[in-house]
Amino acid sequence: MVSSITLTNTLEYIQALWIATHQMGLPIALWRLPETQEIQGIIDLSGQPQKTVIDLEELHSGFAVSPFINPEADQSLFIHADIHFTLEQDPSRETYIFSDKNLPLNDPILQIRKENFYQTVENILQTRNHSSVISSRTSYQTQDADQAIFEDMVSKAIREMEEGNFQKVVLSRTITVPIKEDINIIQTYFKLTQSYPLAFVSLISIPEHGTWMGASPEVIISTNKQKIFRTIALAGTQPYEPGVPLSEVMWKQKEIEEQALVSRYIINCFKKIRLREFEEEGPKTVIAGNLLHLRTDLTVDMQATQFPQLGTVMLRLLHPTSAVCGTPKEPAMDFIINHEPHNREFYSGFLGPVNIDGESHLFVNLRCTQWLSNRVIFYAGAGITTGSIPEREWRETELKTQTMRKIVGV
Ligand SMILES: C=C(O[C@H]1C=CC=C(C(=O)O)[C@@H]1O)C(=O)O
Repeated sequence: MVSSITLTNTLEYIQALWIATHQMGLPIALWRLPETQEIQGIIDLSGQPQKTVIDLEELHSGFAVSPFINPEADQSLFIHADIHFTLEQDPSRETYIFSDKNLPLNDPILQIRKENFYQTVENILQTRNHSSVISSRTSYQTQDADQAIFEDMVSKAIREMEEGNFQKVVLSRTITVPIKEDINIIQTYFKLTQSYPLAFVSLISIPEHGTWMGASPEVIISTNKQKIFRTIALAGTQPYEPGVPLSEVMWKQKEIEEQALVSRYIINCFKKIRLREFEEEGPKTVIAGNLLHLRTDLTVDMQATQFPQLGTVMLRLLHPTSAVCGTPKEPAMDFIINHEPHNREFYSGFLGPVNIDGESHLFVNLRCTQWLSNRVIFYAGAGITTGSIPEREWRETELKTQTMRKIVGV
Protein backbone atom coordinates (compact mmCIF):
# COMPACT_ATOMS: atom_id res chain seq x y z
CA MET A 1 0.00 0.00 0.00
CA VAL A 2 1.36 3.43 -0.97
CA SER A 3 2.19 5.62 2.00
CA SER A 4 4.94 7.97 0.88
CA ILE A 5 6.59 8.20 -2.53
CA THR A 6 8.85 10.72 -4.18
CA LEU A 7 7.41 11.68 -7.52
CA THR A 8 9.60 12.57 -10.43
CA ASN A 9 6.58 13.09 -12.64
CA THR A 10 3.94 14.59 -10.39
CA LEU A 11 1.50 15.52 -13.12
CA GLU A 12 1.48 12.05 -14.54
CA TYR A 13 0.88 10.48 -11.13
CA ILE A 14 -1.97 12.81 -10.11
CA GLN A 15 -3.52 12.40 -13.52
CA ALA A 16 -3.42 8.60 -13.16
CA LEU A 17 -5.05 9.01 -9.75
CA TRP A 18 -7.74 11.23 -11.28
CA ILE A 19 -8.42 8.74 -14.09
CA ALA A 20 -8.57 5.87 -11.58
CA THR A 21 -11.30 7.63 -9.55
CA HIS A 22 -13.31 8.07 -12.76
CA GLN A 23 -12.81 4.48 -13.86
CA MET A 24 -13.99 3.27 -10.46
CA GLY A 25 -16.79 5.89 -10.10
CA LEU A 26 -15.33 7.47 -6.94
CA PRO A 27 -15.78 11.08 -5.71
CA ILE A 28 -12.51 13.02 -5.43
CA ALA A 29 -11.60 16.48 -4.11
CA LEU A 30 -8.24 18.22 -4.53
CA TRP A 31 -7.50 21.52 -2.83
CA ARG A 32 -4.80 23.97 -1.83
CA LEU A 33 -5.43 26.40 1.01
CA PRO A 34 -4.57 30.11 0.55
CA GLU A 35 -0.94 31.06 1.17
CA THR A 36 0.20 27.43 1.40
CA GLN A 37 2.11 25.18 -1.01
CA GLU A 38 0.69 21.79 -0.11
CA ILE A 39 -1.99 20.22 -2.31
CA GLN A 40 -4.30 17.82 -0.50
CA GLY A 41 -6.79 15.29 -1.76
CA ILE A 42 -9.61 13.09 -0.56
CA ILE A 43 -11.19 10.06 -2.21
CA ASP A 44 -14.46 8.49 -1.07
CA LEU A 45 -14.24 4.72 -1.60
CA SER A 46 -17.98 4.19 -1.05
CA GLY A 47 -18.61 5.79 -4.46
CA GLN A 48 -21.46 7.91 -3.12
CA PRO A 49 -21.06 11.12 -1.17
CA GLN A 50 -23.41 11.43 1.78
CA LYS A 51 -26.18 14.07 1.44
CA THR A 52 -26.20 15.77 4.80
CA VAL A 53 -26.25 18.87 7.02
CA ILE A 54 -22.69 20.13 7.58
CA ASP A 55 -22.33 19.66 11.32
CA LEU A 56 -18.68 20.12 12.21
CA GLU A 57 -19.20 18.47 15.60
CA GLU A 58 -20.70 15.30 14.08
CA LEU A 59 -18.85 14.71 10.83
CA HIS A 60 -15.64 12.73 10.39
CA SER A 61 -12.85 13.95 8.13
CA GLY A 62 -14.00 14.82 4.63
CA PHE A 63 -14.83 17.50 2.11
CA ALA A 64 -18.16 19.36 2.00
CA VAL A 65 -19.83 20.73 -1.14
CA SER A 66 -23.07 22.70 -0.97
CA PRO A 67 -25.19 24.01 -3.84
CA PHE A 68 -26.21 27.68 -3.82
CA ILE A 69 -29.82 26.70 -3.15
CA ASN A 70 -29.84 24.81 0.11
CA PRO A 71 -32.64 26.34 2.23
CA GLU A 72 -32.87 23.61 4.85
CA ALA A 73 -29.06 23.12 4.82
CA ASP A 74 -29.58 19.39 4.20
CA GLN A 75 -28.53 19.29 0.54
CA SER A 76 -24.76 19.42 1.09
CA LEU A 77 -22.66 16.56 -0.20
CA PHE A 78 -19.96 15.13 2.04
CA ILE A 79 -17.02 13.33 0.44
CA HIS A 80 -15.77 10.99 3.12
CA ALA A 81 -11.99 10.90 3.57
CA ASP A 82 -11.38 7.17 3.05
CA ILE A 83 -8.14 8.15 1.35
CA HIS A 84 -6.49 11.42 2.36
CA PHE A 85 -3.24 12.33 0.65
CA THR A 86 -0.90 15.29 0.53
CA LEU A 87 1.41 16.46 -2.19
CA GLU A 88 4.33 18.45 -0.88
CA GLN A 89 7.23 20.00 -2.70
CA ASP A 90 10.54 18.75 -1.29
CA PRO A 91 12.99 21.40 -0.03
CA SER A 92 15.03 21.27 -3.26
CA ARG A 93 11.75 22.16 -5.08
CA GLU A 94 12.60 19.56 -7.72
CA THR A 95 10.30 16.75 -6.76
CA TYR A 96 7.05 16.26 -4.92
CA ILE A 97 6.38 13.86 -2.09
CA PHE A 98 3.06 12.08 -2.24
CA SER A 99 1.91 10.82 1.18
CA ASP A 100 -1.16 8.75 1.90
CA LYS A 101 -2.21 9.62 5.45
CA ASN A 102 -3.42 6.04 5.90
CA LEU A 103 -6.59 6.94 7.76
CA PRO A 104 -8.07 3.89 9.50
CA LEU A 105 -10.71 2.05 7.42
CA ASN A 106 -13.02 0.06 9.65
CA ASP A 107 -14.80 -1.75 6.85
CA PRO A 108 -12.70 -4.56 5.25
CA ILE A 109 -14.50 -3.93 1.92
CA LEU A 110 -13.12 -0.39 1.88
CA GLN A 111 -9.65 -1.77 2.59
CA ILE A 112 -9.94 -4.04 -0.48
CA ARG A 113 -11.23 -1.12 -2.56
CA LYS A 114 -8.26 0.95 -1.48
CA GLU A 115 -5.85 -1.76 -2.63
CA ASN A 116 -7.75 -2.02 -5.94
CA PHE A 117 -7.60 1.73 -6.31
CA TYR A 118 -3.81 1.96 -6.03
CA GLN A 119 -3.49 -1.06 -8.32
CA THR A 120 -5.63 0.75 -10.91
CA VAL A 121 -3.37 3.81 -10.58
CA GLU A 122 -0.32 1.59 -11.26
CA ASN A 123 -2.01 0.00 -14.29
CA ILE A 124 -2.86 3.41 -15.73
CA LEU A 125 0.72 4.58 -15.23
CA GLN A 126 2.04 1.50 -17.01
CA THR A 127 -0.31 1.68 -19.98
CA ARG A 128 0.29 5.43 -20.27
CA ASN A 129 -3.27 5.78 -21.42
CA HIS A 130 -3.78 9.37 -20.32
CA SER A 131 -6.95 10.79 -21.77
CA SER A 132 -7.49 14.51 -21.35
CA VAL A 133 -10.63 15.89 -19.68
CA ILE A 134 -12.35 13.27 -17.65
CA SER A 135 -15.68 14.60 -16.52
CA SER A 136 -18.20 12.90 -14.33
CA ARG A 137 -21.00 14.44 -16.37
CA THR A 138 -21.16 14.46 -20.15
CA SER A 139 -24.52 15.95 -21.04
CA TYR A 140 -25.63 19.07 -19.27
CA GLN A 141 -27.57 21.98 -20.72
CA THR A 142 -27.21 25.56 -19.64
CA GLN A 143 -28.32 28.87 -21.09
CA ASP A 144 -25.79 31.70 -21.32
CA ALA A 145 -27.27 35.21 -21.13
CA ASP A 146 -25.93 37.62 -23.75
CA GLN A 147 -24.98 41.19 -22.80
CA ALA A 148 -28.44 42.66 -23.56
CA ILE A 149 -30.26 40.03 -21.49
CA PHE A 150 -27.84 40.41 -18.57
CA GLU A 151 -28.08 44.21 -18.61
CA ASP A 152 -31.90 44.03 -18.79
CA MET A 153 -31.88 41.81 -15.72
CA VAL A 154 -29.61 44.30 -13.90
CA SER A 155 -31.87 47.25 -14.88
CA LYS A 156 -34.91 45.38 -13.61
CA ALA A 157 -33.15 44.70 -10.29
CA ILE A 158 -32.25 48.41 -9.98
CA ARG A 159 -35.91 49.38 -10.55
CA GLU A 160 -37.06 46.92 -7.88
CA MET A 161 -34.46 48.28 -5.45
CA GLU A 162 -35.60 51.85 -6.18
CA GLU A 163 -39.12 50.70 -5.30
CA GLY A 164 -37.68 49.48 -1.99
CA ASN A 165 -38.08 45.70 -2.56
CA PHE A 166 -34.50 44.96 -1.50
CA GLN A 167 -31.14 46.76 -1.09
CA LYS A 168 -28.70 44.53 -2.93
CA VAL A 169 -28.77 41.50 -5.22
CA VAL A 170 -25.88 39.54 -6.73
CA LEU A 171 -26.65 38.59 -10.33
CA SER A 172 -24.62 36.05 -12.24
CA ARG A 173 -24.14 34.66 -15.70
CA THR A 174 -22.51 31.69 -17.38
CA ILE A 175 -20.11 31.57 -20.31
CA THR A 176 -19.93 28.22 -22.10
CA VAL A 177 -16.80 27.65 -24.15
CA PRO A 178 -15.78 24.59 -26.21
CA ILE A 179 -12.41 23.14 -25.20
CA LYS A 180 -9.68 21.41 -27.13
CA GLU A 181 -9.64 17.64 -26.92
CA ASP A 182 -6.06 17.54 -25.68
CA ILE A 183 -6.54 19.91 -22.72
CA ASN A 184 -5.19 18.40 -19.52
CA ILE A 185 -7.41 19.14 -16.52
CA ILE A 186 -4.75 18.33 -13.90
CA GLN A 187 -2.19 20.55 -15.61
CA THR A 188 -4.81 23.33 -15.71
CA TYR A 189 -5.43 22.85 -12.00
CA PHE A 190 -1.70 23.14 -11.21
CA LYS A 191 -1.50 26.34 -13.28
CA LEU A 192 -4.47 27.73 -11.36
CA THR A 193 -2.75 27.09 -8.02
CA GLN A 194 0.17 29.19 -9.28
CA SER A 195 -1.96 32.07 -10.57
CA TYR A 196 -3.98 32.36 -7.37
CA PRO A 197 -1.51 32.02 -4.44
CA LEU A 198 -3.95 33.77 -2.06
CA ALA A 199 -7.05 31.77 -3.02
CA PHE A 200 -8.54 28.41 -2.11
CA VAL A 201 -7.92 26.43 -5.30
CA SER A 202 -10.05 23.32 -5.71
CA LEU A 203 -10.85 20.60 -8.22
CA ILE A 204 -13.65 18.19 -7.40
CA SER A 205 -15.45 15.47 -9.25
CA ILE A 206 -18.53 13.70 -7.98
CA PRO A 207 -20.33 11.10 -10.10
CA GLU A 208 -23.68 12.51 -11.30
CA HIS A 209 -22.89 15.96 -9.86
CA GLY A 210 -20.05 16.99 -12.13
CA THR A 211 -16.49 18.23 -12.22
CA TRP A 212 -15.76 21.71 -10.86
CA MET A 213 -12.59 23.76 -10.63
CA GLY A 214 -12.20 27.17 -8.98
CA ALA A 215 -10.05 29.67 -7.11
CA SER A 216 -12.11 31.25 -4.34
CA PRO A 217 -11.01 34.37 -2.48
CA GLU A 218 -13.87 34.11 0.03
CA VAL A 219 -13.87 32.19 3.32
CA ILE A 220 -17.38 31.48 4.59
CA ILE A 221 -16.29 29.87 7.86
CA SER A 222 -13.04 28.49 9.14
CA THR A 223 -12.13 26.99 12.52
CA ASN A 224 -8.53 26.14 13.34
CA LYS A 225 -6.64 24.07 15.91
CA GLN A 226 -6.35 27.10 18.20
CA LYS A 227 -10.19 27.25 18.21
CA ILE A 228 -10.29 30.53 16.37
CA PHE A 229 -13.36 31.04 14.21
CA ARG A 230 -12.95 33.26 11.14
CA THR A 231 -15.20 34.61 8.43
CA ILE A 232 -14.83 37.53 6.03
CA ALA A 233 -17.00 40.18 4.38
CA LEU A 234 -15.82 40.44 0.78
CA ALA A 235 -17.24 42.73 -1.91
CA GLY A 236 -16.32 45.55 -4.27
CA THR A 237 -14.29 44.78 -7.37
CA GLN A 238 -11.76 46.61 -9.53
CA PRO A 239 -8.92 45.47 -11.78
CA TYR A 240 -5.56 44.93 -10.09
CA GLU A 241 -2.70 46.84 -11.64
CA PRO A 242 0.56 45.26 -10.49
CA GLY A 243 2.96 47.88 -9.17
CA VAL A 244 0.31 50.13 -7.63
CA PRO A 245 0.63 49.87 -3.81
CA LEU A 246 -2.59 48.56 -2.22
CA SER A 247 -2.55 51.49 0.22
CA GLU A 248 -3.05 53.86 -2.73
CA VAL A 249 -6.08 52.09 -4.18
CA MET A 250 -9.25 54.20 -4.09
CA TRP A 251 -12.80 52.84 -3.83
CA LYS A 252 -16.04 54.41 -5.03
CA GLN A 253 -18.94 55.02 -2.68
CA LYS A 254 -20.99 52.29 -4.41
CA GLU A 255 -18.35 49.64 -3.58
CA ILE A 256 -17.81 50.86 -0.03
CA GLU A 257 -21.55 50.59 0.63
CA GLU A 258 -21.81 47.22 -1.09
CA GLN A 259 -19.06 45.78 1.14
CA ALA A 260 -20.51 47.42 4.25
CA LEU A 261 -23.79 45.58 3.55
CA VAL A 262 -21.91 42.25 3.64
CA SER A 263 -20.19 43.18 6.95
CA ARG A 264 -23.50 44.25 8.44
CA TYR A 265 -25.11 41.00 7.33
CA ILE A 266 -22.43 38.97 9.15
CA ILE A 267 -22.62 41.11 12.30
CA ASN A 268 -26.41 40.65 12.29
CA CYS A 269 -25.82 36.88 12.26
CA PHE A 270 -23.59 37.29 15.36
CA LYS A 271 -26.37 39.35 16.97
CA LYS A 272 -28.94 36.61 16.29
CA ILE A 273 -26.90 34.26 18.48
CA ARG A 274 -26.09 37.02 21.00
CA LEU A 275 -22.38 36.88 20.30
CA ARG A 276 -20.74 40.20 21.12
CA GLU A 277 -17.11 39.23 21.55
CA PHE A 278 -15.76 39.32 18.01
CA GLU A 279 -12.76 41.09 16.50
CA GLU A 280 -13.29 43.11 13.35
CA GLU A 281 -10.39 44.15 11.14
CA GLY A 282 -10.73 46.15 7.94
CA PRO A 283 -12.04 46.80 5.39
CA LYS A 284 -8.76 46.57 3.52
CA THR A 285 -7.88 46.09 -0.13
CA VAL A 286 -6.93 42.52 -1.08
CA ILE A 287 -5.74 40.85 -4.31
CA ALA A 288 -7.59 37.97 -5.98
CA GLY A 289 -5.86 37.03 -9.25
CA ASN A 290 -6.39 39.95 -11.66
CA LEU A 291 -8.79 41.73 -9.29
CA LEU A 292 -8.94 43.71 -6.07
CA HIS A 293 -11.68 43.45 -3.45
CA LEU A 294 -12.52 45.09 -0.14
CA ARG A 295 -12.34 42.68 2.80
CA THR A 296 -13.20 42.81 6.50
CA ASP A 297 -11.94 39.94 8.69
CA LEU A 298 -14.11 38.82 11.60
CA THR A 299 -12.69 36.45 14.20
CA VAL A 300 -13.96 34.88 17.42
CA ASP A 301 -12.07 32.94 20.09
CA MET A 302 -14.40 29.94 20.50
CA GLN A 303 -12.75 28.88 23.76
CA ALA A 304 -13.00 32.28 25.46
CA THR A 305 -16.63 32.66 24.33
CA GLN A 306 -17.42 29.02 25.23
CA PHE A 307 -18.97 28.50 21.83
CA PRO A 308 -17.35 25.34 20.40
CA GLN A 309 -20.14 24.84 17.83
CA LEU A 310 -19.86 28.39 16.42
CA GLY A 311 -18.61 27.17 13.00
CA THR A 312 -21.67 24.96 12.46
CA VAL A 313 -24.11 27.58 13.73
CA MET A 314 -22.62 30.41 11.66
CA LEU A 315 -22.43 28.32 8.49
CA ARG A 316 -26.15 27.71 8.80
CA LEU A 317 -26.85 31.42 9.34
CA LEU A 318 -24.43 32.84 6.77
CA HIS A 319 -25.08 30.81 3.64
CA PRO A 320 -25.88 32.35 1.21
CA THR A 321 -24.17 35.58 2.28
CA SER A 322 -24.92 39.00 0.94
CA ALA A 323 -21.74 38.65 -1.20
CA VAL A 324 -23.47 36.07 -3.43
CA CYS A 325 -27.21 36.54 -2.81
CA GLY A 326 -28.15 39.98 -1.48
CA THR A 327 -29.93 41.85 1.30
CA PRO A 328 -32.49 41.16 2.59
CA LYS A 329 -31.78 37.54 1.74
CA GLU A 330 -35.28 36.28 0.84
CA PRO A 331 -36.40 38.86 -1.79
CA ALA A 332 -32.87 38.85 -3.28
CA MET A 333 -33.00 35.05 -3.55
CA ASP A 334 -36.46 35.21 -5.17
CA PHE A 335 -35.19 37.72 -7.71
CA ILE A 336 -32.24 35.46 -8.60
CA ILE A 337 -34.39 32.35 -8.96
CA ASN A 338 -36.96 34.18 -11.09
CA HIS A 339 -34.54 36.01 -13.38
CA GLU A 340 -31.24 34.21 -13.89
CA PRO A 341 -31.59 31.97 -16.95
CA HIS A 342 -29.19 29.30 -15.64
CA ASN A 343 -29.09 27.05 -12.60
CA ARG A 344 -26.22 28.09 -10.31
CA GLU A 345 -25.75 24.54 -8.95
CA PHE A 346 -22.47 24.61 -6.98
CA TYR A 347 -21.50 28.14 -8.09
CA SER A 348 -21.86 30.46 -5.05
CA GLY A 349 -22.47 27.46 -2.82
CA PHE A 350 -19.65 26.55 -0.45
CA LEU A 351 -16.98 23.89 -0.36
CA GLY A 352 -13.90 22.83 1.56
CA PRO A 353 -12.22 20.40 3.94
CA VAL A 354 -14.00 19.45 7.16
CA ASN A 355 -12.23 18.15 10.26
CA ILE A 356 -8.91 17.57 8.56
CA ASP A 357 -6.14 17.60 11.20
CA GLY A 358 -8.56 19.34 13.59
CA GLU A 359 -9.42 22.18 11.19
CA SER A 360 -12.30 23.04 8.84
CA HIS A 361 -11.99 25.60 6.04
CA LEU A 362 -15.09 26.29 3.97
CA PHE A 363 -15.06 28.76 1.08
CA VAL A 364 -17.72 30.30 -1.14
CA ASN A 365 -17.49 28.64 -4.56
CA LEU A 366 -16.50 31.67 -6.70
CA ARG A 367 -14.28 32.16 -9.77
CA CYS A 368 -15.29 28.65 -10.71
CA THR A 369 -15.92 26.49 -13.74
CA GLN A 370 -17.86 23.35 -14.47
CA TRP A 371 -16.12 20.86 -16.78
CA LEU A 372 -17.93 18.71 -19.30
CA SER A 373 -16.24 16.39 -21.80
CA ASN A 374 -16.09 18.99 -24.59
CA ARG A 375 -16.78 22.36 -22.94
CA VAL A 376 -16.26 24.43 -19.84
CA ILE A 377 -18.88 26.62 -18.17
CA PHE A 378 -17.51 29.73 -16.41
CA TYR A 379 -19.66 31.30 -13.67
CA ALA A 380 -19.40 34.92 -12.50
CA GLY A 381 -21.61 37.40 -10.69
CA ALA A 382 -21.65 41.02 -9.59
CA GLY A 383 -23.24 42.81 -6.64
CA ILE A 384 -26.01 45.13 -7.83
CA THR A 385 -27.21 48.16 -5.85
CA THR A 386 -29.13 51.26 -6.90
CA GLY A 387 -25.74 52.81 -7.76
CA SER A 388 -25.04 50.14 -10.40
CA ILE A 389 -24.52 50.83 -14.10
CA PRO A 390 -25.61 47.73 -16.06
CA GLU A 391 -22.80 47.90 -18.62
CA ARG A 392 -20.16 48.14 -15.86
CA GLU A 393 -21.63 45.14 -14.08
CA TRP A 394 -21.38 43.15 -17.33
CA ARG A 395 -17.72 44.16 -17.64
CA GLU A 396 -17.14 43.12 -14.04
CA THR A 397 -18.40 39.60 -14.79
CA GLU A 398 -16.06 39.51 -17.82
CA LEU A 399 -13.14 40.52 -15.60
CA LYS A 400 -14.05 37.87 -13.03
CA THR A 401 -13.59 35.09 -15.60
CA GLN A 402 -10.47 36.55 -17.23
CA THR A 403 -7.71 34.81 -15.24
CA MET A 404 -9.47 31.49 -15.39
CA ARG A 405 -10.08 31.81 -19.15
CA LYS A 406 -6.44 32.58 -19.74
CA ILE A 407 -5.42 29.47 -17.82
CA VAL A 408 -7.92 27.27 -19.66
CA GLY A 409 -6.72 28.89 -22.91
CA VAL A 410 -10.12 29.99 -24.23
C1 LIG B 1 -20.23 36.94 -6.91
C2 LIG B 1 -18.93 37.02 -7.12
O1 LIG B 1 -18.09 37.76 -6.34
C3 LIG B 1 -18.51 38.30 -5.08
C4 LIG B 1 -17.32 38.41 -4.23
C5 LIG B 1 -16.51 39.52 -4.28
C6 LIG B 1 -16.93 40.68 -4.95
C7 LIG B 1 -18.18 40.75 -5.48
C8 LIG B 1 -18.62 41.99 -6.18
O2 LIG B 1 -17.86 42.97 -6.24
O3 LIG B 1 -19.72 42.01 -6.72
C9 LIG B 1 -19.17 39.66 -5.33
O4 LIG B 1 -19.99 39.98 -4.25
C10 LIG B 1 -18.28 36.26 -8.20
O5 LIG B 1 -17.05 36.27 -8.28
O6 LIG B 1 -19.00 35.58 -8.98
